[in-house]
Amino acid sequence: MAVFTAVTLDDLNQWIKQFPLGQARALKGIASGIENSNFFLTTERGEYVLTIFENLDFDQLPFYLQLMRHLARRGIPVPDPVPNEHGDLVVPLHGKPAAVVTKLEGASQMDPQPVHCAEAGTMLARMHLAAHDFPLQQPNLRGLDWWLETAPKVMPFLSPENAQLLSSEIAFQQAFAGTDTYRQLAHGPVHADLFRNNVMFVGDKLTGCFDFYFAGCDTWLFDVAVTVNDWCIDQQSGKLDTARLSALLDAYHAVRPFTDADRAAWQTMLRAAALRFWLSRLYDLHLPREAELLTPHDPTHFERILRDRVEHAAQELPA
Ligand SMILES: Nc1ncnc2c1ncn2[C@@H]1O[C@H](COP(=O)(O)OP(=O)(O)O)[C@@H](O)[C@H]1O
Ligand SMILES: N[C@@H](CCOP(=O)(O)O)C(=O)O
Repeated sequence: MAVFTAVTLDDLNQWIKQFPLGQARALKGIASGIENSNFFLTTERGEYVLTIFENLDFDQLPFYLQLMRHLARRGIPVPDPVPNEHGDLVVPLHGKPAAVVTKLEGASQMDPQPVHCAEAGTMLARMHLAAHDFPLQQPNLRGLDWWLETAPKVMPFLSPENAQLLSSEIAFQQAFAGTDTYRQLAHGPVHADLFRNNVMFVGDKLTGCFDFYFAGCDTWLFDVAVTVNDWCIDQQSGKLDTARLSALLDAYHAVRPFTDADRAAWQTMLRAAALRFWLSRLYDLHLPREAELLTPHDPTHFERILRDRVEHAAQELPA
């Protein structure tokens, strides 16, 4: 149960008055999720999601919530934060930052077919283009700097083979980050965690995506690689599935054509995306923070994916 901060309907009686939402009618804790306390909130005006942020503070949240607002205004189906009477998107609740956002319809598709991967690819490309003129800046906080800082902390827990894989992969990625190819990659605000559980469908139609709390400025190709490494694989082996991969890449390419630099960086970026989640899962498993990760995600899944991407070249990006 991922509700770390308890909230009751009574708690909301006064608090909700600052929003143009009418009275709160029902509140239900959401069991899934590993970072924040989430609730489905029914008010006189409709259905919303209330999030209490357990690990992010007031200064860090405007980037995420303003980005969601920016995207929603450009027609990207993402939760739209509701401003209070002063225009604030983040307000305190029980002393922690909290926000109310619109609720998306549908459910996640955890066994995606090519049709679902194509929908995800289209939305991802539309999102990259729509976010391009977003004025706030924040780096991907789970990027290269974080890898360099975090790897030494998890090293003591690793087997010699895994320690070797981690240090050689970080060195490889660090070298790549200094190349002209890397510098030529298109970049901007990216979701950076567009896994299947963060996207909703009604039937085969994508209805939206949420969980922007790992978003930051990074290369668009990194975001594509993160998405592919979750949507287009055999979940047991981590190997890429050709039909789903083609569907996602072709759909993305139809909206935001891949460049020569993207094509040159593709294999490396698939490895970077695998490394990012291998490392965060290792960190969360071995060095858990308080009020987090009741069920840590399995790092070996991304270790398998990383080894596969190092050993086997993926199909090329469409030209
Ligand atoms: N805007 C939304 N609309 C509908 N459901 C949502 C929305 N935001 C969150 N959820 C639900 O809450 C769950 C947990 O949200 P998530 O953002 O993944 O939490 P966490 O950040 O704690 O990992 C999701 O799996 C989804 O079912
Ligand atoms: N997608 C990441 C962890 C982030 O979890 P989320 O529930 O916030 O999407 C992983 O699988 O390691």
